[in-house]
Amino acid sequence: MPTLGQNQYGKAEVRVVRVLRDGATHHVRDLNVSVALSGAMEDVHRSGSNAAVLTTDTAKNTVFAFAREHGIASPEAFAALLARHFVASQPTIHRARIRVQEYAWDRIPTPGEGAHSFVRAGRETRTAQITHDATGDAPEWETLSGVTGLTVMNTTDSEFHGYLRDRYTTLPETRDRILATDVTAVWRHGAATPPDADPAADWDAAWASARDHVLGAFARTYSYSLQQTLFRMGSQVIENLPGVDEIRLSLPNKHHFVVDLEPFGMKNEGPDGAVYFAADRPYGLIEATVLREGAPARIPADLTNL
Ligand SMILES: O=c1[nH]c(=O)c2[nH]c(=O)[nH]c2[nH]1
Repeated sequence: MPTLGQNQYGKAEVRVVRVLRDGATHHVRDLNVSVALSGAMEDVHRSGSNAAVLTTDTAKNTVFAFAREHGIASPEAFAALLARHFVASQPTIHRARIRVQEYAWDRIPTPGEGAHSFVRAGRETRTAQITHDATGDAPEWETLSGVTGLTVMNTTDSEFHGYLRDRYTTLPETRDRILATDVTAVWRHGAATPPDADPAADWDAAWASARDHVLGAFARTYSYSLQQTLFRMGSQVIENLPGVDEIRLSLPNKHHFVVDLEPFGMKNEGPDGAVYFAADRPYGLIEATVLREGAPARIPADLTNL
């Protein structure tokens, strides 16, 4: 008889917006929450008995009810609260993985009027994934934070040369190029304590600090490859955030090619700059994990769904 392998179920992409009113000043948290539950689910797959199943509809309702009742202190703390609830409240549920994407809103300045107008801040998305596992087969808590869609560019201080050559190599060496990428990064917090345990822990500040170090390393590294820049970005986070044990970065190399303007009698490039063609595909894809010495590597190689 076939056996049932890894399985999980839940509600994906629950879009919840929490508005907190502080008089005329409003605060918003805009999340996309995905719940994945696992446990004693043999029967529902084999016999059609739903007795062990907390419905995905209930999972969705719980997200909304928790946002109302507990508020959203941070993506990490909110996800931990949900994960703890699903595992603690249902004997058939042994593991909960909560993924959160947060969309940032900036205030539209309206001096002297109410502070309730916002503009979406770019394409950047904050991410978090909390896994609470009561099976004993995995760490009881795992906390990942991250960012996607963080688009950055250096218009100089990037060279690329000295690489392998074979009969198919045509790439010209460059001593000065544009280096641009859309950063996807996921970092793992080493602490065994869940993010909702300490109300004083500032997860927003920790996230902002990691982001700042990623950006600072990108801007300050004189780069001989995107690989070298990636390692500096990861190292800065590991060196400056003592709670972070591991970070994985996925960096598309958004190629910018100097346009050949010779046919028009123009010299493109010089001390006054140049015109580039921004190619959208194909792109180089540079990915690596940077670890604190001795820390285990737990972040999956493929970050696309995190
Ligand atoms: O920073 C780079 N790393 C590479 O591995 C690579 N390969 C390539 O064609 N261009 C680049 N740039």
